Amino acid sequence: MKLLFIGWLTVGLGGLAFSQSNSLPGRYSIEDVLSAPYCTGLVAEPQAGRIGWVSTQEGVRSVYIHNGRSGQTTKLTNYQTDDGQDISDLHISADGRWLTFVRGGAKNGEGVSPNPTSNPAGAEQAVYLVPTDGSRAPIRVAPGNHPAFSPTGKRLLFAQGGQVHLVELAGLSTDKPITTPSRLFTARGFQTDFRWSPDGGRVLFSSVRGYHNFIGVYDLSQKAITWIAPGVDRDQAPVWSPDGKQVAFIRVPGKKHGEMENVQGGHPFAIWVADVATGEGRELWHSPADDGGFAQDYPAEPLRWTTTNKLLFFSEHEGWMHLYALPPTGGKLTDLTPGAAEAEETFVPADGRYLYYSSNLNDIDRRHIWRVALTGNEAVQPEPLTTGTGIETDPVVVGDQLFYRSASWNRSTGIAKRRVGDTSETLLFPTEAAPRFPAQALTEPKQVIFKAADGVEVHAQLFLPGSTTQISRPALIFMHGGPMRQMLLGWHYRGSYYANAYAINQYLASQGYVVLSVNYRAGIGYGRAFRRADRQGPRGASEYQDILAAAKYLQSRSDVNPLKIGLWGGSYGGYLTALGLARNSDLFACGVDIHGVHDWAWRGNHFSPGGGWAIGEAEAKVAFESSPAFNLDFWRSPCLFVHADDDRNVTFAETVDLVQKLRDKGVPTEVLIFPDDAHSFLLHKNWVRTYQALDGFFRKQLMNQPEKPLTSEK
Ligand SMILES: CSCC[C@H](NC=O)C(=O)N[C@@H](CO)C(=O)O
Repeated sequence: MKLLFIGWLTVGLGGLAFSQSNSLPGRYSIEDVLSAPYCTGLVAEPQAGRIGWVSTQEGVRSVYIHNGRSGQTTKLTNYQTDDGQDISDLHISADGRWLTFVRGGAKNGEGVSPNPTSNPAGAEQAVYLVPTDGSRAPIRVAPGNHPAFSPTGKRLLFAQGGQVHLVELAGLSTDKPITTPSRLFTARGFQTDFRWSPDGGRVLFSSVRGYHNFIGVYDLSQKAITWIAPGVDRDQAPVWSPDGKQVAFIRVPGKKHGEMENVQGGHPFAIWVADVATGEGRELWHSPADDGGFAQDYPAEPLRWTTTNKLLFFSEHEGWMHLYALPPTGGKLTDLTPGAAEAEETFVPADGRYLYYSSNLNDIDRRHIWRVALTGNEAVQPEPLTTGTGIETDPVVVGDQLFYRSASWNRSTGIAKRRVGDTSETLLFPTEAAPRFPAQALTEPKQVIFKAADGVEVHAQLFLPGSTTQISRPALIFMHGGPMRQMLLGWHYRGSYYANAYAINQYLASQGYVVLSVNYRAGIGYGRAFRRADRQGPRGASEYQDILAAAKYLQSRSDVNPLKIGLWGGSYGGYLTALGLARNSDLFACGVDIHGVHDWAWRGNHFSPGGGWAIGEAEAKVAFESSPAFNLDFWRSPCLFVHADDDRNVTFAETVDLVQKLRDKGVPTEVLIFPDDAHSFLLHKNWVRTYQALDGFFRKQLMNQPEKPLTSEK
């Protein structure tokens, strides 16, 4: 099966504005604005001159590969339906002949993968291999995840049940292109973070063992494991030195009795190097304070050892997420990404001469691509490679071409390229706009900044209806989830969850609402202090001040009817929606709460120890008082609740409990429930159903209009 695209669109600064004949301003549907392909998972194999990505369009997920030398783009899969099976973790072999990917969702604690279509046969997560010439359909290797090609591309490792497995790749022409998978070795604990040695003879891995992690090296010829500087810590993110004689890793203190994960907290961390032959290690650098945690969890590659012999790692010890360079012998630490901004995705070509990274430097509510030189002693001077009103992330370099994920305020995330240093981009994929996508009917969001009652500065994006008549309109406040997220002045880059949310805020503006998307404290993009704001969430809901300030901003606008302000959001945004209706039904006329948290104290006892926010006995009282469940006596405004019952991030019981209690109190509630789908809905049709229900609910509550009939399910 081969589907070749040869062609692209060249655009100037500011991103591409697809021309559309069939969209009049403000007249498009939810399905229309969600109809564009959305690209994720961009990977490169520069040695082979190839890049790969996943395109998801109306729930149909496809894998593509582009040959930078021939200019040919090939579709490698032929999945045809909105099947709810995610595709992730793409890798291309060094010889460019194979691409591997993972299909399906990870197993939960009960060993069950998400099965959003309620397939009676169940669902799985499996590793696939596909030849990059498109000569045959993907080969299912085995159940598992975390695939990793050997340096020659002739072997593939993957994880199954926390153990390391191996397949040998034969020639493409043979009728048996891969061997039967076999377990490479057995070790106690849960093995992860696999890394082949440069010579392909050894495998570096992390062995997760509860209170502690070890770093191990498995030697394929000796069939033996060497443990690296075993201690009482949680060693992680191991990487090889270019010569394969040393490894580096991040050391985080081991767990104490009763210690619980706290996504909003931090912990100290250190950078270690060790000799593989002896397993002896030493500390090169340690953080001044609790600067770790998010710096290891959020970046895709928290630690690197470049071929120019520099260790690169993320840290927030100077108040922002920056990438630092450290000699492997210790010594001077260099901030590679200076400025009041966050560094996010990074790429270092094999020659190790430059760091390419995405950041909101000098444009705090967008993302652009930057680079800095890694060689020589010149002062670090970030060089902007992309600018303007687009959103560019995930840089990879093949030859002299920079490839990246590119979006704008009226274009969903595609794959673009430009010669390094050029000011115009070439949109590689998609090569044409989705027929129903209403690019010309969208509104460019405006940056709005206001202050909360305690003086904290809050950024927001304002979506105004097309009509310029200044009438008293209903308004909606959108709150993202996480909460370690940031909505931007353009299509969101972090998965369908936020790309859809951005699209729906566009749609709601087209329906006549004034829409304000609020980047409340506890989010990212504005420095560590903002993200780790005091008394947030279960410790006092300090971020709620930002939602009140957003309401105050909207009330100050002459085009907003202050009696018709609604709330909506998912997950942490669902929590804040429910909190607003519970505490201030006088301010907020209604809300749509998509899988929100409603009782922090309950979550602390019933969802992973401490609820992910380290909610213990000592926090129980303030956690409950920071929850919507605490203020039910004051809740009056109607609310639509949406939740899928195989939610592994926010327990479905949170909605069951709250809706039952609100019904007991006569509060108007509506529910839309998806059996067997997960937290971030895996089925596109469930997102469409959610937004149709949201549209109808707000139409009824804020515009006194009847709900539109739902479109028939596909
Ligand atoms: C205690 S609230 C949990 C919120 C949830 N976090 C992790 O799963 C969440 O907001 N998840 C998504 C949004 O779906 C996210 O952006 O992390």
